[in-house]
Amino acid sequence: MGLPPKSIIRAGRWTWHRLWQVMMSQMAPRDAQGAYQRPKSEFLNSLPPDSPPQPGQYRLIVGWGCPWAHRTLVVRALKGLETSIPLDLVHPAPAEGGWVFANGTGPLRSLYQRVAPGYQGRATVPVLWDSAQNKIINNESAEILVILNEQFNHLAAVPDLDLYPEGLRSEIDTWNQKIYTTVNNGVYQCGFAQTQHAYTAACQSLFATLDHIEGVLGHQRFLCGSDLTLADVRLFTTLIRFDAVYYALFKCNLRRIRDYLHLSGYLRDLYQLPGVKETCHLDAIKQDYYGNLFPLNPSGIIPLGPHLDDLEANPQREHLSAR
Ligand SMILES: N[C@@H](CCC(=O)N[C@@H](CS)C(=O)NCC(=O)O)C(=O)O
Repeated sequence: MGLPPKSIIRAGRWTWHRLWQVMMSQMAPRDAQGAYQRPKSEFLNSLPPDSPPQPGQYRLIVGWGCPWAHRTLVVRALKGLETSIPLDLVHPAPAEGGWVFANGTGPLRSLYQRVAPGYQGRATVPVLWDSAQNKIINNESAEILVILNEQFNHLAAVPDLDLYPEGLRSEIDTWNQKIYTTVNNGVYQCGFAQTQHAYTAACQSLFATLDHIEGVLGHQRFLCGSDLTLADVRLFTTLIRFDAVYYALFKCNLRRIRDYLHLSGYLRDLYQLPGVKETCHLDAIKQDYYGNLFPLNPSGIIPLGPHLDDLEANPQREHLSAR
C-alpha cells in the first residue's frame, strides 16, 4: 500500500501538531521560551504548635506514580510512621480530569473544592490531611517532609533519625535547590518542553548535575557526607524512575543511571534502606506515566523494560560511611 497523498500528510501533521500544542499547554504551563513552569503549591500551613499529633489524626494522600508524593512515603518509612500516619491512595483518571480516590470516594479535586470553595488551582498529591478538622494542612512535598521529620517523633519507631539536622541545613538546602531545579523538576523540564531550545537547555543542566553528583558520590556515601538527609530522599525518587520512565518518555537520554558507577550504587543503597523498597511501585509508576501522559505517548503502550533486578544487588557503599 502506498503513502497517502502529500496534501493529506501535510494536513495530518499540521492538525496533530496544533492539537499537541493545545494539549501540552493545558497539561504543562509554559513560559515564552516554551519551558515548563510548575504551578506553585497553595496550601502551606504548619501543624498547630500546641497539640502534638495523635495516631491516625493526620493522613497522607498519595499516588504511587508521583515522585513528590513518593518523597513523603520514604520519610514516613524511614521514621517508622506507617501505623501513625495512614495513607489514602489516589489513581490517575485523565477522563475525570485528574486523580480519583482508590476507595471510590470520588475525585481529589472535589476534596480540594470542598475545603476551599472556588479553588481553581491544581489538585495535586501529596496532601497532608487533618482528619480531625477535615482540612488540608499542606500540599507542598518539600514542606511536608520537614513536618514529618520533626513533628511526629513521639509517634515514630525511629525518632532519633534526623534527616534535617541543624548543622547540615545550609548544605542540605543548597543541594535541594540545585537538585530541584535541574533534576527533580529538570526531568519534567525535558519531558514537558515545548521547544527544542527549552528541551536542550534542560537536558544539559540535568546531566551536568548528575555528572557532578557522580563525582561527589565517588568519595562519600550520601550527598552531605556519611549521614542520610532529606537531600538524598529528594534525589532518590527521581533516580528510581529515571531509567524506567524519564530516560525514554521524557527524552533524558544522554546516559542512564545504570551507566553511572557511583550513582547506581547509591540508588541501590537508598532502595535497600529499611522500609524504602516497600514504597517503590515500579509497575504503577510506569503505568501512571506512560498510560496517562497522552500527548507524550498517545498509543498508551507501556514498555516492558528495563529489568530492575539489579536494585537488589549489593550496593557496596557502606565502607564510605566509615571515613
Ligand atoms: N509542588 C508539589 C508538586 C506536586 C505535583 O505536581 N504532583 C502531581 C503528581 S506527580 C499532581 O498531583 N499533578 C496533578 C495536576 O497537576 O493536576 C509538591 O512537590 O508537592
